[in-house]
Amino acid sequence: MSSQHEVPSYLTPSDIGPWGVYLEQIDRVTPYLGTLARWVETLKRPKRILIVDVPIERDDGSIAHFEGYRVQHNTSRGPGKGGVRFHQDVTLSEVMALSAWMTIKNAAVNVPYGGAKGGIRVNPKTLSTAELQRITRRYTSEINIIIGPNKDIPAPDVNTNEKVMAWMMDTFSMNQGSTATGVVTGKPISLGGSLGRREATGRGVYVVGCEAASRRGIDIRGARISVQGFGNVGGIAARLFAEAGAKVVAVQDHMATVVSDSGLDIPALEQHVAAHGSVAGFAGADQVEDRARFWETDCDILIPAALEQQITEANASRIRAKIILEGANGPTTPLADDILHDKGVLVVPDVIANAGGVTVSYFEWVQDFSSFFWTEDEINQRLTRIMREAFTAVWQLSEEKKVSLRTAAFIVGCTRVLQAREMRGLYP
Ligand SMILES: NC(=O)C1=CN([C@@H]2O[C@H](COP(=O)(O)OP(=O)(O)OC[C@H]3O[C@@H](n4cnc5c(N)ncnc54)[C@H](O)[C@@H]3O)[C@@H](O)[C@H]2O)C=CC1
Ligand SMILES: O=C(O)CCC(=O)C(=O)O
Repeated sequence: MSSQHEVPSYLTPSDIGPWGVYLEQIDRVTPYLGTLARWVETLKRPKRILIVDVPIERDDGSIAHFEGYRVQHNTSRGPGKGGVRFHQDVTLSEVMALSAWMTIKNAAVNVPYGGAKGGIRVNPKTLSTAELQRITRRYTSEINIIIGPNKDIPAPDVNTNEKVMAWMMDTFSMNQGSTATGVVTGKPISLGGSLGRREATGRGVYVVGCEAASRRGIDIRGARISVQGFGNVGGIAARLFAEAGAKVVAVQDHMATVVSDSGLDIPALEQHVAAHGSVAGFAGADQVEDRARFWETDCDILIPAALEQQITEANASRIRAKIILEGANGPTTPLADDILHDKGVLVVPDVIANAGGVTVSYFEWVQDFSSFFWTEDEINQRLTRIMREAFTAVWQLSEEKKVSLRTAAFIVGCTRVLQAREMRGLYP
């Protein structure tokens, strides 16, 4: 990948990683952008990158330093918007790619945001709650200057949650001297959070999954589902599919793979994960030692809902699913995309499949501004409508142009962003 794309001077060629995947996706969509293609370089360069040192005092009195990032990829259509990830493998390339996918996603579902993402290179499982709070607050202070309800609005991502958002909101508010609930979304309900936000990404995956299944003649009742990642996104998606009568036959997380041909008991698995931090050791299933075999599961729908670049040319040909719903951001590499396309597997891309989270984040932000809160039914109905409409528009475009759903979603997203860019102009 690195040889085909210009590597920014602040990335080493070996570190281009997910950013290289994103650049390849932009190259693939460029021929469909017509005259807007003259603006496409805008999408290949993040608008603003902030790298911060995050020092904290550990509980034992020692001082530890961590690397933190906030990347604002594009703000042509509105303030930056996107989650914050705490993970030991976070890199600048990864945060750049995640921020860019937010730009495309927010435009594809037409919420009035640009794209941004943040992260800290830390394994939060090695921190105490007090240390986690200190690192969150210090990181927020360091990026304080570029975030805000009208500038850039963080939200949860891998290993961050309502509690982390509450600390971020409080730190930002302390620094500016007044409470600003709209600076982050995914907050606790009692602090201006929205009903339905916690479940929103998984619910969106479920809604587009039903749309895709009906177009492929698959009945959700009895459909076989496998899920990688049993956190916020994968766990909720699994629960909703199971409630609709599907059989979740395999789940893989960072520690283990559990399978059951008759379908896993999802509420019991959720309880097990809440108690033990992983699906490992779940009594109601068989455990598969060889992790790579997860990709060979006999299933109708596969939901990668963990990290990037999980489906590669090494495993794509072994996938037996008819539909892939990308709950995770960037789970499929471009070469794997080609293999899946040749096999006739329908891939519903991340920028549509997992857009339910940011859609309800948008609802949360609107509710915070008006200090008037909607019912859960209202949220879920609006979410379902937006997800269905976005999926249908992308589906129709893909049929019309004879392109993959990913290319169609990128055509919709890039067109909206570049039209805004062009209308705003470059002067002075
Ligand atoms: N939380 C949200 O609202 C949204 C999240 N996403 C994306 O969904 C994905 C998952 O995010 P969340 O569910 O929020 O994170 P989470 O932290 O709640 O859960 C992550 C899950 O992935 C598993 N995992 C981690 N490393 C793994 C590995 N190497 N192999 C298999 N499983 C692994 C973990 O064990 C855990 O079950 C990420 O790609 C994220 O960017 C996308 C849209 C919104
Ligand atoms: O809710 C949000 O603002 C962003 C969620 C997110 O990080 C994502 O869609 O990848």
